[in-house]
Amino acid sequence: MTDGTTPGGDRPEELANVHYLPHRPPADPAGQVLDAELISEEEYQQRRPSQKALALQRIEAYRRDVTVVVHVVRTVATHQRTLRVVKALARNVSYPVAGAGMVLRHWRDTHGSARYERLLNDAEQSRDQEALREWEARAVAEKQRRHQRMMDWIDSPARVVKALATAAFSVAALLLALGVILAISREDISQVTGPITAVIDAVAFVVWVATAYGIVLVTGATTGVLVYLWHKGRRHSTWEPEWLHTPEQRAESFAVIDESMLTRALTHCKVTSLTKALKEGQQLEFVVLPRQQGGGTYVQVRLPFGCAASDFLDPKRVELLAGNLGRHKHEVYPQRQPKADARVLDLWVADAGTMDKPAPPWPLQFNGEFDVFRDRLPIGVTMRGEQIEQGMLNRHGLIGAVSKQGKTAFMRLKALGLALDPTVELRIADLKGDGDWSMFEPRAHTLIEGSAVEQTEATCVMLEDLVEEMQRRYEAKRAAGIRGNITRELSRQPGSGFHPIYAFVDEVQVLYAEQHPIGGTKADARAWRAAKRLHDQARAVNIHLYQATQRPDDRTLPVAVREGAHVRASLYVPNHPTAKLVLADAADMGARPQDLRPGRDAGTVVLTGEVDDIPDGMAFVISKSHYVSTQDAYGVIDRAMQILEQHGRTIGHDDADDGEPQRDPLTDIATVIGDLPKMRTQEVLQRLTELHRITYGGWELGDLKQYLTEYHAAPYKTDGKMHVSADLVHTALAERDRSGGADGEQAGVDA
Ligand SMILES: Nc1ncnc2c1ncn2[C@@H]1O[C@H](COP(=O)(O)OP(=O)(O)OP(=O)(O)O)[C@@H](O)[C@H]1O
Repeated sequence: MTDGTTPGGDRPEELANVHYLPHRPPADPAGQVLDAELISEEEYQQRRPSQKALALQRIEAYRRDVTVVVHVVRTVATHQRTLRVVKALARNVSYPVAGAGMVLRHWRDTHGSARYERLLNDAEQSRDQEALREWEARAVAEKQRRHQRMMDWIDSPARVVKALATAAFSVAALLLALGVILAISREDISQVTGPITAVIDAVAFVVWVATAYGIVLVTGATTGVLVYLWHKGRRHSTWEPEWLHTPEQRAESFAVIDESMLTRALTHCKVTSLTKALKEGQQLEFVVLPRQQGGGTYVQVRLPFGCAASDFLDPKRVELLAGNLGRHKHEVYPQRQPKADARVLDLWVADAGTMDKPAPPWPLQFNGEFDVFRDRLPIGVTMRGEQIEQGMLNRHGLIGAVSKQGKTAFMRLKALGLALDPTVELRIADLKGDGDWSMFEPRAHTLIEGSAVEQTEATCVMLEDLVEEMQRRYEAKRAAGIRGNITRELSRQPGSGFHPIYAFVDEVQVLYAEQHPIGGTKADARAWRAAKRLHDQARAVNIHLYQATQRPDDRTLPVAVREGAHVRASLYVPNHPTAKLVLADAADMGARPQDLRPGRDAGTVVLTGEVDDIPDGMAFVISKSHYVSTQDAYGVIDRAMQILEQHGRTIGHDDADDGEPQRDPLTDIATVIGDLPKMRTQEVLQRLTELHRITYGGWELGDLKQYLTEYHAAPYKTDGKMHVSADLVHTALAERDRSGGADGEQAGVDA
């Protein structure tokens, strides 16, 4: 073989390679062939590949070529760097175009008829006839002005040309005359065109310089305009397609929630009625413009006719809306505005990423006392980090969540805060008994831990005791003539019998799931009846009940008990029905604890009801609660015990069952009169009531008179008014001391 190919397909690679190698001249048979075999013509024809096989081999070679080229092109074209460069190029080319569009639009809006059309439209919409007439007149005047300007523009070039021609002709004539004079005076005919030529040269030089400057100026101005338009387009362009955005731009574009973004997001939620209304030319009306509130953006939108805010509350829509706003679904909270018509949609969107920030440490963890009458308890922060505080007086509470979401921690936080008020009495039942509440042992009046029958029964008794205490307080209140709320002064008075009591029952489902007659929902079941009575009446006499449960269903949290809670809190729950059991109506108005992330959002609470820091117009607030670990809670209770000691209080001291120290009215009367020689009976009664309302609040003039008469110190009349004599009271005291001290039986009054 002399052409370099191997017949018979022994080395098909070489056949393929032929295509790549440059054409080689046939080898010199004398010098190149080192080995060969002599074959016959017939054998040669047999071994030689057919034309068809050669064609196929060639096609295969081309196919491989194409594959390689396509692969290379695709790799280069889809490479991140190429995409970045192309996008950057496209973006930067689009900016000046977008900027020019904006400048044009701005010019048209401020100069053209569009502005008048808009104003006329507004006037028409608001049916303001006067404004309509005025804007119509102004529009007509503006049109005339524009027409006149246009005519001026058309006329002016002709006028300019005419003026220039006249000027040029006059100057030329002048110069010619000057040339003739020069030629005559110098007797040289060639001088006639001298002045004209000199002026033409001068003009040519000026034109040359002006052209050079003009080129520089035009180039500079064009660059400047392009840069300006590029900048404008980059800063404000909204038509740039999203695929052109850099990752930073994409994140930034979702950072600020504005009207255009909201309109786009709402429009793409697949709500047919809205899509139809927008196509008909109706518009979204922003009743409250987007504004920062509670760690996110709050906005109120009136939807067009035929749409309802409730269309957006469906979880699937919420998810779509959240995606359109660049948020997770637990960061977007649409709700039906409770105080407005069905078309008004309230929307709260968390700032991106704020849900992941932990709450700061609890402000009362290491310092400070608490006063239930004066203070509100810090319980957490909004998503933006603003403090949320909760008034604790005269409110019952319910907390619901599945296991391990921070239910106990949240309820315990409230109990820890209350423990820092030395007048508060705590009664606690932890029906899991895992030690989460053990630190309260020295501080609590009652601490029940465990989930056996003994503990559920003890919890039931605890609630029933509170019902008895409630009744006692009502009677004492009536006897003391107290109307309305119990004052702070009275409540904090040692031994007043009206100090605040808080009962906490953790894992309360264990109590209600207990066998009848303790648990269950039958009419005579003890636990729910006691809890219901407390819910109905106890808060007026400063007795409160907080319950936490993993299962807020009808069996393990009877309806009658569930409804009595004034403050409702839900951490993560599995679904909307469960959320509704805990949060009631708020769950239908946009509160969605079911969208919190289990575990990751432990401690994040959706609060509703009598919560002081719920923003205006909203039905709920989301809070990251402060976390005090079990270990740290011991430290807080140590501090609570010190505070108790500083105030001279002991646990159970305020328990009305311990009995009140007996008052000695004779001593008290001497005390209130003080150094005065006499005092009017009305004033003595008033001061006695101030001194100890429980004992003297019910005293009337007859009681005082009868009491003093027994000690021969009866009030007497002087200046037309009844008075008590200080001398007589002191004499009675001295007399009594001589005859054997204060006579409890006779004089002491049971407080
Ligand atoms: N406010 C919070 N911030 C951060 N993490 C928290 C917060 N509250 C609770 N957690 C975390 O959640 C865990 C579970 O808390 P907790 O025991 O209070 O849940 P629970 O709902 O009462 O659970 P269970 O019903 O099983 O007792 C805690 O150990 C803690 O890690």
